[in-house]
Amino acid sequence: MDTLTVDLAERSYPIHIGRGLLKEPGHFEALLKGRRAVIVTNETVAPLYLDTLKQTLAAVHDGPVEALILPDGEQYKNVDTLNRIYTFLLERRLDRSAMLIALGGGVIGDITGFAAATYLRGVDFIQVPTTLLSQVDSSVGGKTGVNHALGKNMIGAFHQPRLVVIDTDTLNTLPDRELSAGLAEVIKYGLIDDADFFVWLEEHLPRLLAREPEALAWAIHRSCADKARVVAQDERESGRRALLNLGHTFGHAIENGMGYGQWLHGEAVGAGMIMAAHLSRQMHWIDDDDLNRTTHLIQAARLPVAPPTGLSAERFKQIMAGDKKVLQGQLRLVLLQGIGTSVVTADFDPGALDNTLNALTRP
Ligand SMILES: NC(=O)c1ccc[n+]([C@@H]2O[C@H](COP(=O)([O-])OP(=O)(O)OC[C@H]3O[C@@H](n4cnc5c(N)ncnc54)[C@H](O)[C@@H]3O)[C@@H](O)[C@H]2O)c1
Ligand SMILES: O=C(O)C(=O)C[C@@H](O)[C@H](O)[C@H](O)COP(=O)(O)O
Ligand SMILES: [Zn+2]
Repeated sequence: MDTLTVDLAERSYPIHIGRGLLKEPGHFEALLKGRRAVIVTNETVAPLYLDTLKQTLAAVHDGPVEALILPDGEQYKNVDTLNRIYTFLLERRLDRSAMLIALGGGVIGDITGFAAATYLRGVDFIQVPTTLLSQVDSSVGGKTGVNHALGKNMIGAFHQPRLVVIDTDTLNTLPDRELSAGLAEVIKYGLIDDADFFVWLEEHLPRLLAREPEALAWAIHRSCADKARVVAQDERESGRRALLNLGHTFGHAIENGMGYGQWLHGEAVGAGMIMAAHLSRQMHWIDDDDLNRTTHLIQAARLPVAPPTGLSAERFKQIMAGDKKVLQGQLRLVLLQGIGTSVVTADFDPGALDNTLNALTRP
């Protein structure tokens, strides 16, 4: 097993990465001693992994661990579903010593984390991510929340998990489309501040697409290490952490504009990173070679390289104006200055943004 640490003083926590970890009670033992635990999962993941996790936890938990099974989909990441979690916990009189366990992808992790942040003003939770995207990104860093019709992740809190347990064997059941979605966030780390990793990905992407365990384990390790470093520097996104948002201002506009669940988050981020790279090229901050390498790697990961038809440049601008990085009415974007060098900036030419939107959108 491989262990990383997210270094946040008294809120520090370990990330355990390895094969078959869902079957190992030792990861959970210390945190579950003498407290009630509830697993939150969904109707797709439950038949695959809930019994295994329940059995594992039974060895270290007094009495059976209860589970709440939610409907599956980005369209359920909202306050109504959140309320179902609160009701489940309140009906069973879970107290402040409760431990929530998120078993599933980023949707389950984000909503369970936000329930944990707010239930009785805050209880502990553990992330057990089962998609590539959640293993390389959403389970780490403590951004929790739900969507609103008017914007993605608009309601939420920073609330760090106590532990992240990544069982890479769970990726064996992941559909190909979801594997590609996860690769978008992996490629993101290379682009924002890890040029060596980008080069590794250019060489080894076919091994990831073929799900070679060693290649996946390395990509997950490197992604979590990159993210943990940024989170440790800027837990609440007052500066550098915003770099993790590369492609997301465009991507969130796609997710919201198309209707949650139509485009996967990773797909929207893939197209969004190409839009960010295109704008960076317009600004002469990157050259043709950087833009081509970016586009090629995203395309090789079987991700869309252009936004969907039906979203006009005007609609993009309207949704993007509500982005969480907007400050005093000024849109801030994460742009590239090279492969592995990125900035968050309001200092781009609005005409160049128009050019990018006009060149890439298909209304
Ligand atoms: N908090 C953060 O820092 C952060 C970071 C990135 C993304 N996110 C959020 O994460 C969400 C996307 O996460 P996601 O890509 O994991 O999507 P997801 O949670 O919707 O999971 C994708 C699909 O895979 C299924 N699934 C999960 N594990 C499986 C397995 N092992 N085998 C088969 N099917 C499985 C799910 O039921 C779902 O249908 C978005 O809401 C996004 O905003 C949050
Ligand atoms: O952890 C972060 O910080 C990120 O920005 C990671 C993103 O991949 C993720 O999609 C996050 O949920 C986006 O956050 P938001 O603040 O833009 O909603
Ligand atoms: Zn993301």
